[in-house]
Amino acid sequence: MANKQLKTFSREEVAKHTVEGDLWIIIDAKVYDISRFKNLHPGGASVFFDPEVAGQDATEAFFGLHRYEVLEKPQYQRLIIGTIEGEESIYHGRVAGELSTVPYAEPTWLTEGYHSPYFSKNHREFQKVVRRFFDQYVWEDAQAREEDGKRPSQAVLDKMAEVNLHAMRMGPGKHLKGLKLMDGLVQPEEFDYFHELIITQELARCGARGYGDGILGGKVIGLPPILNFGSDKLKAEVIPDVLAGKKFICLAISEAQAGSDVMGLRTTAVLSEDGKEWIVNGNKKWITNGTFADYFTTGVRTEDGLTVLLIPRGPGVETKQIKTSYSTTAGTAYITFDNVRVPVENTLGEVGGGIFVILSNFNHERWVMCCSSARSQRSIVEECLKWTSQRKAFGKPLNSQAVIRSKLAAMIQRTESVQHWLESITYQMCNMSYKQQASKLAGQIAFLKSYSTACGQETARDAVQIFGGRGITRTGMGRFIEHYHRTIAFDALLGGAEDVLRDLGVRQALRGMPEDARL
Ligand code: HEM
Repeated sequence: MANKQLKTFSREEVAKHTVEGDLWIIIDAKVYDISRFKNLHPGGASVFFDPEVAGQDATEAFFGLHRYEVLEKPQYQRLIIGTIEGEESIYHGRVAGELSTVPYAEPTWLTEGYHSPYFSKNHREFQKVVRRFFDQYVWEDAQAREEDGKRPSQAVLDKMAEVNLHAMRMGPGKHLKGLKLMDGLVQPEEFDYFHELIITQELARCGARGYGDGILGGKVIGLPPILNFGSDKLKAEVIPDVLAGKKFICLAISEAQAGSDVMGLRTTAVLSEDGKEWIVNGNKKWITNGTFADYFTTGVRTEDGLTVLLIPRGPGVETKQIKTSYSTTAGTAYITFDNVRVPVENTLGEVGGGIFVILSNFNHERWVMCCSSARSQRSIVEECLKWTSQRKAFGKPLNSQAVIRSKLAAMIQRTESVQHWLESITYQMCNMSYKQQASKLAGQIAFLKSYSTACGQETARDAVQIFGGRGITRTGMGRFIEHYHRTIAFDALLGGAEDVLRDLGVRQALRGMPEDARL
């Protein structure tokens, strides 16, 4: 509703409307007639008859209890009957497409007045466009699907495909050749890991963890084995449809009986008598996008060891939903293979060489998770800074308490350290071949991922303490905190549990210990 169509009132005038059937309040210089709404108010009618609320300015009381987005809902916009003369509204919620001005709500490189050695002009333009894109086309679907648990809307996947976002989420490489990226904003050969970091972090900013995985998260980990080890025929058959968001693929490694212990997998593949097909039997568990996947990049046990096969959905493949603590929009599945026949041409890499196929992708996968984890915890910092500024207790904002400030300090330190280490590793990735990355960065990435998620878990716990009951409530003020606290465990498990990754980092370091070094 445009302000000019609204009447203006003096505060004295508003103060006359304080009774049943004639009740007004002021919020942020706008006058609300809540005479009828009061009986529908989720917080009850009685709050409006408080002498400090009825006919008064209830702005402070309102923002201590509601998110700004409540005021943006059309059914509540209709309650506005006018504005206070000579006053302007000053508050705003999330501004779509824009950078936040809350301290530490954006990484340093996006904060006014700061500099970065890593991000070019092109990265900066790219970030603007990608943020606008996610805010315009993805944000609402992310919130709605996270809630109803349905798979991400095809319209969103199609929109992402139009600007080749699915392809860009696979990182730099040959798969981008000839594609128009973000309407030509970045040339395929210029696209680097910082562009990819931007995409992953903007997606994480939607604050919908299950959806983040649902929106072709399986492809980010399940497609590289096809890109790197598939035959030309297989590539032609699978890659275009997956990158167009028309088909889903997932990575099926972990099983009910084996998780981190990849060599302990029990799903078997035996050659048919004519040697033309594999016959696959077994199960897979916690497979992201599995419930709606068309293809399964699957680790199986063959006579010669571990082998990776691309199994299309077909007879003998069954997928069931697993209800985890995040949304079923991620399509997390329990999969059974019952005498599934797979052409031998669908073997990825060498028979018995599956471990190389799987390991070749782990670094990139974990690095993507670091990007996402760094950004999600930053959003929590923003939520906490806003909440502790607008919520009052004992007559003062929460942030006037030293214990609260101490928690905020720790959160900010953790978030900043994670992002800065991430940017440094990303720079190394941009300047190393894939092989160099594998030998030089596997340990660093493993360390960063376990450090980042450990930071995230502490931040989640601190945020709940700061938000109190609202931090464990799925709606209202603390909804993002509740969501983060409930889903942080995913970041800490997927791609390797924290202890496993720490150990990997140390073992990598020990391998480089010089034999002649002595204290
Ligand atoms: C136009 C004005 C208002 C609208 C449209 C409104 C709307 C709502 C809505 C939608 C909720 C559900 C929780 C949420 O989604 O955040 C809610 C809860 C609540 N509201 Fe309001 N409200 C208004 C003004 C007020 C005022 C002025 C007060 C108190 C002074 C108040 C007190 C409460 C309380 C106590 C709750 C429950 C909060 C909780 O469960 O934590 N509301 N309101």
